[in-house]
Amino acid sequence: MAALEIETAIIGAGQAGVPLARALAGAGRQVALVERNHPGGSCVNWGCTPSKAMIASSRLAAQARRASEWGIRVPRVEVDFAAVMDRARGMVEGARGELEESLAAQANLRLVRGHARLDGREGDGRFRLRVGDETLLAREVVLDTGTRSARPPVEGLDRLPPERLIDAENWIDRRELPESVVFLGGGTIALEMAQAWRRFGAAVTIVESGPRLADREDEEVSAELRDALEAEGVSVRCGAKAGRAEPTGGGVRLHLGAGGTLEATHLFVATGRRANTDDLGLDTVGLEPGKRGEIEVDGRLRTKVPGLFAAGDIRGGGQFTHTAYDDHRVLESQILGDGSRTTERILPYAIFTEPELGRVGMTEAQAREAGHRVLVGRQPMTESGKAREIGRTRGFIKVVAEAGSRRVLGAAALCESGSEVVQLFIELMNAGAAVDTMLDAVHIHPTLGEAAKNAAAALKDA
Ligand SMILES: Cc1cc2nc3c(=O)[nH]c(=O)nc-3n(C[C@H](O)[C@H](O)[C@H](O)COP(=O)(O)OP(=O)(O)OC[C@H]3O[C@@H](n4cnc5c(N)ncnc54)[C@H](O)[C@@H]3O)c2cc1C
Ligand SMILES: NC(=O)c1ccc[n+]([C@@H]2O[C@H](COP(=O)([O-])OP(=O)(O)OC[C@H]3O[C@@H](n4cnc5c(N)ncnc54)[C@H](O)[C@@H]3O)[C@@H](O)[C@H]2O)c1
Repeated sequence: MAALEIETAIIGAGQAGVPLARALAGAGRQVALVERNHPGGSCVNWGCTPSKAMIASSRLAAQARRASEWGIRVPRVEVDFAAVMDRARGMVEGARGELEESLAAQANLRLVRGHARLDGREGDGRFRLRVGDETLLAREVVLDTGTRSARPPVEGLDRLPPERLIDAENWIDRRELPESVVFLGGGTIALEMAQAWRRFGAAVTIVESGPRLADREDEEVSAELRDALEAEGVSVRCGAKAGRAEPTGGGVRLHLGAGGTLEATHLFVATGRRANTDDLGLDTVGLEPGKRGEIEVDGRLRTKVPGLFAAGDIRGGGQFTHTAYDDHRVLESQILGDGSRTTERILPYAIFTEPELGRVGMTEAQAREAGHRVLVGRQPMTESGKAREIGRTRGFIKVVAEAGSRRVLGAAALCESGSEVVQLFIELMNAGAAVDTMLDAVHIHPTLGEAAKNAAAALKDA
């Protein structure tokens, strides 16, 4: 079979690969986008899209149970988990279908199905790629191969019956709610999933080896998240090290050393991610990934091999859809533009629990570590008129600013719609504006935005 000769090959139709392929092909370059599974990557197929759809169902169940607080009688709340999951999977199929159609309609773009591996270089420097029995020759290659659930070194984990072991990739196939689940790991995936499954009726325990949940956050944020989960009946064990796992008649037993044992029908492993770079033929072009499979890049997403770029979750740093998507703009600037756009950017993210955590920039602890003299402002949601009116008074909004310039260094909106509320601070930070811009603005009443402004108004030496 003759080799497919193109200008750019992109491995992985994920959140960086798809928009980059469209942009390059739209500008007239010949592009091959190689995908071994469904286009859309983790976000569309088992990550953001279905998890947020499922979480929406769990929020409704939780609110319906509290309906009398709003003066509404809901005599009985029943969860049809199979229908919840059908709804989530329906959204995946819809998004996937739209994506496949738009890729097929794109001129200059060829979607190649299969697992791609690098296989050295031609005499003229072009990269050789193998996909099944097809060979591709490309001047430049972008790796966007994403991540998978990392397996922690817990003895016996690999010998558990596969149907008892859940992770961020296979949860989407479930039709039945597990009776009881132990989540190994107390990070983003566990927090979001544990709250949702508890709300559907599962007995849930989170086992976190570190001292607290979401340990990249300020301690008060971790503590409030823990309180919120425990108030709904999620059991939390921090500082607990799982040494061994074994099957039981009805599920799984986890040995926590001095912490005793835990039993559940299922174990959900959410202890971080590992980059999909181990079967990519990187050695054939002289590249070696890091300990978690990550690929080292500079601010222009260039690896140390000229012509070879890496984007999305595999490049280390924030592992989010919006950062992967922004990577495509960095690469578009490198490949088609003047190269001025880089990964020097202000990083926002959210944890979609209830209350939601919207975050941008540094935590208070990080700002102090970085040597800033900080001002801190807080607004408890119990003092927000809007939060009281809508019955969502858990949490707080916290702003960290630099003394003197009064520029925002970071913010945490742990409140209803925290991922939306924090956008106010994202814009301020990107504009390089002092918080006084916000204080001078007229905000709409009654809104949660007013609470953000009140947090900024409360800034003081801390
Ligand atoms: C449960 C869950 C919930 C999440 N929720 C959110 C959220 O709410 N918000 C958010 O911002 N982020 C969320 N994320 C993270 C988000 O999904 C990722 O950060 C994002 O998808 C990363 O995009 P990417 O392009 O790096 O990789 P991916 O989207 O994973 O795409 C990589 C693609 O490469 C393909 N591939 C890999 N190796 C090869 C190969 N050798 N040949 C061909 N194809 C290959 C894979 O099949 C995959 O399609 C979530 C993740 C999970 C697991
Ligand atoms: N809302 C979102 O944007 C969203 C949602 C889901 C996932 N994601 C992305 O997916 C990534 C992965 O999420 P994650 O939750 O798997 O990882 P994580 O890194 O957020 O959390 C993993 C946790 O597991 C703990 N841990 C590690 N080994 C352990 C062990 N043996 N026993 C007990 N605890 C252990 C760690 O201390 C850590 O707290 C996140 O970094 C995030 O970027 C994002």
